[in-house]
Amino acid sequence: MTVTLPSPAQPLKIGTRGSPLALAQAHETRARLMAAFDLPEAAFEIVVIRTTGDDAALIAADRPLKEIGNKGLFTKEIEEQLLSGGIDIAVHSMKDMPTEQPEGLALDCYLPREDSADAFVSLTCASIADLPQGATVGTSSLRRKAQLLNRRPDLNVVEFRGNVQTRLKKLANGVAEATFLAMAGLNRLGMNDVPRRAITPEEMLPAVAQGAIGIERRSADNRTADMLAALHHAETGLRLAAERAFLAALDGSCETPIAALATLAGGRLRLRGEILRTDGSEALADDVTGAIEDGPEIGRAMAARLLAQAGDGFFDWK
Ligand SMILES: NCc1[nH]cc(CCC(=O)O)c1CC(=O)O
Repeated sequence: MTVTLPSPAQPLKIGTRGSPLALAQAHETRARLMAAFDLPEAAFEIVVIRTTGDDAALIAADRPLKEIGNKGLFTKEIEEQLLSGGIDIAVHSMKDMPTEQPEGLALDCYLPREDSADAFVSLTCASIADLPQGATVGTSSLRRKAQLLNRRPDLNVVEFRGNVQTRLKKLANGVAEATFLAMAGLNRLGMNDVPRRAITPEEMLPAVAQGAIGIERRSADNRTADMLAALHHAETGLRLAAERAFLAALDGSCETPIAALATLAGGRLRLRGEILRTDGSEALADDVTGAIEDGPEIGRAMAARLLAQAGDGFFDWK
């Protein structure tokens, strides 16, 4: 090992947002780095960075986030700190990360992926199929809304934001019959008492990269490059490479009704993908299995096939 490891005198600064989930992910990253390099906690400093997205979420709690800003709402200030040296690495939910990297930054270290599934959360119903005719469901995700309306056009989807506690309170108050959260978020926060059921990929495919944590660094910083290389989980990398190539070829983001899931089994990679009209009136899906190292190629080819099938006006989300 030729790198100079961080120490209590010269700690590695880990940047993160301040939400409970973001902090849990930063702590997981620190724990993995401590274990991998046999370092004390004091060799790391967790730096909480407030982003435009956090402010907007407080100020306009009931407006869809997509109306407030576009890509990078939750990452701009963090990436600025990374570039200026205020922090050395940044911990992100890969689901929220654009497919293109800003100049000077690299995002090539992924932790082992948590459960990629969406959770169906309800105090009254066991599943989507179980929801009564015309029931109200709360979600702020365009993807989940489109998928839900595609399966159940009778449902009434309302805007739902806020942390897990806020959403559960809304359910208890009868604002909605059910909502969706990422299983990964619930698991990472240890929220095992939330009434939830993991949605299968057959019911609903998750968002691209859901459940995966990515660690960003300055491209030219060799110390963090070497350290993060030791932490990278190759299998998660292969799966995300396929999903993110699919997303990139569709020119999508976390704010578009696009879903995909890559899995590895028997030495092969299987990619399932779906694109939807925002109102859920049409969904196009594909399912391809190929060589593990061909993930990006499979993702791009799938995107091209679905784009060719989609008629005029399909991409009304743009
Ligand atoms: N867009 C918000 C977001 N980004 C990552 C997660 C959950 C954790 C993950 O998917 O890794 C969530 C919340 C949610 O969808 O419930």
